[in-house]
Amino acid sequence: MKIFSAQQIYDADKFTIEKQQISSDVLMEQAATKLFEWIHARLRGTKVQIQLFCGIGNNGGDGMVLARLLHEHGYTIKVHVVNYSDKRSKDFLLNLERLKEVKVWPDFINEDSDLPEISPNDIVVDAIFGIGLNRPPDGWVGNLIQHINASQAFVLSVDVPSGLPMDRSPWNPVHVIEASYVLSFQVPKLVFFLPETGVYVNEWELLDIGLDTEILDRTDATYQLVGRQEILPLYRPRLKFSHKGTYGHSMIIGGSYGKIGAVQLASNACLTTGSGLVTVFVPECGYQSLQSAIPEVMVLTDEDERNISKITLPFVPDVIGIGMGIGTEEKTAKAFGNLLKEMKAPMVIDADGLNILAKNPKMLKDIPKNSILTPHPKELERLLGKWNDDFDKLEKAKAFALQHDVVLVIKGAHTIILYGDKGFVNTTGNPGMATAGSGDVLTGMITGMVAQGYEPLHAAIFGVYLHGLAGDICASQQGYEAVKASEICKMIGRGFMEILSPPEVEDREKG
Ligand SMILES: NC(=O)C1=CN([C@@H]2O[C@H](COP(=O)(O)OP(=O)(O)OC[C@H]3O[C@@H](n4cnc5c(N)ncnc54)[C@H](OP(=O)(O)O)[C@@H]3O)[C@@H](O)[C@H]2O)[C@@H](O)CC1
Ligand SMILES: Nc1ncnc2c1ncn2[C@@H]1O[C@H](COP(=O)(O)OP(=O)(O)O)[C@@H](O)[C@H]1O
Ligand SMILES: [K+]
Repeated sequence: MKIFSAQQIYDADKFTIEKQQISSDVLMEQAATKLFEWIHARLRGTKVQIQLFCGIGNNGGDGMVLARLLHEHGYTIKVHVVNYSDKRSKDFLLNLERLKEVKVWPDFINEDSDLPEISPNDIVVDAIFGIGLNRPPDGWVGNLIQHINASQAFVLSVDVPSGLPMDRSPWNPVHVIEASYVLSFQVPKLVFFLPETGVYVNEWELLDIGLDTEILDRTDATYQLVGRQEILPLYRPRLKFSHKGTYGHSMIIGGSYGKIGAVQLASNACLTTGSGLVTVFVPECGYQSLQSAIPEVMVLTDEDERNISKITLPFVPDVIGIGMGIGTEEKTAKAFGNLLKEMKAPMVIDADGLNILAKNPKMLKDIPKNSILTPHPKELERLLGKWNDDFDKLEKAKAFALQHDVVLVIKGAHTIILYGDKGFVNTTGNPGMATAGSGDVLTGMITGMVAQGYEPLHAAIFGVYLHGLAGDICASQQGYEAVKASEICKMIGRGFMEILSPPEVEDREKG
């Protein structure tokens, strides 16, 4: 699903109004009706007090329409206009009048007003600012936002949490609504998925407000949200008359004394994801444990007992997953540097493989074509240097991926895969996966997908989605805390089956 910028949303808005020959207040009525229906379906007339805080732009206009519809259906409401500017939008004013016509008179909150009392039992509708926020809210508006956040009431944000800008991190982190739930119009917003801004969103849902499908289809979005719908077409079915050679030979290179488990996890994940053959290359000390832990995996060893020092491969694998537990010893870095120079097979580079690259940036030019890098935030920072905020991070990361012609997988709660000038935001996964070795499993999985012939970008997108899904299945069976990397690996097969079977799983794809 496409993620639109604020400008693209305004353009779609304008296009819809022109093509469908409707006036802008009709679109606002449609949007607010969807809000109303959502609330009404859940409250069914419950006698709870709903306090609506409405700005003076179109987000506030949505709030005005919603207030009227709630009032007409007998709900107990209090409407506050947050009067932060004289420049009231046309449709706000129109709907303020329509609200007065049904005899609801909002109170106006100005700089000098007392803050209204909010009970923890109230429902707050946050319609102060929408996607039009373009500068810091005034201090008093920020105070009101803090007051709402402190109320412990359920806060339902209209379109976006107020105070959250769409293209940067907030000016003041406490002057943003901490929404309990966001009902967002038509398309997801990038801020929902970034660590600095996603924290304000909690849960979100999209409402189809009827923006014209023609413009939705033809708008070229930089970022896409990846759900089951996007994954299914990428799937490459196993062929009846195939053999293990059909599905590629993967090489997993990594490990050091005390960190052989990382290779075990990655190679097991690689096999379980469907790689035809898997060979690992580890320091001598890893031989016994690997041979006994995973009988399906072939083991080659370095001449060094504890660290990788010289990588000699007796065959050319289809893909190499490298870096997990490998350490950053000088001899290891040198061996990795030589491998990069000699090897043409695409690589999936993770963990200390990335740390070695960050310390030796000259090696970057030797990364084979079609390779994939999978940094967590700290490894990414070592590669890119510091960034100002999440948006700056994405710009720097995109430039890096373009410059080195790699697929860059930025791991996190919503892993983002960057390639060329496009980004793909993953929707699966859960905090249970913040556990040792889950990244090693991911590297193995992506390696296994490349081995089977998935294009590198597709291998990364599919692998990340499947990894998160396997983690979600684990969490649904035993809770977040007990999720372990090896268990994620066990659920890869179930993950495939959920992707392929009809979607009772669609719920996992919500915020
Ligand atoms: N297609 C859709 O999705 C539809 C969207 N709709 C709704 O419209 C919403 C967007 O509405 P909007 O453009 O009027 O902007 P909104 O966020 O209400 O802000 C109001 C104005 O405030 C100003 N301003 C900015 N920052 C400020 C600050 N810190 N302190 C003070 N003032 C500040 C700035 O104006 P400026 O002063 O810069 O001229 C800005 O324009 C959207 O989120 C959705 O709810 C639906 O109605 C229908 C279809
Ligand atoms: N809070 C979270 N929500 C969803 N996924 C997460 C979360 N925390 C971590 N993950 C996922 O778990 C993996 C952790 O990778 P990494 O940090 O490299 O772990 P390790 O080095 O222990 O293997 C990544 O794929 C990341 O996306
Ligand atoms: K809002």
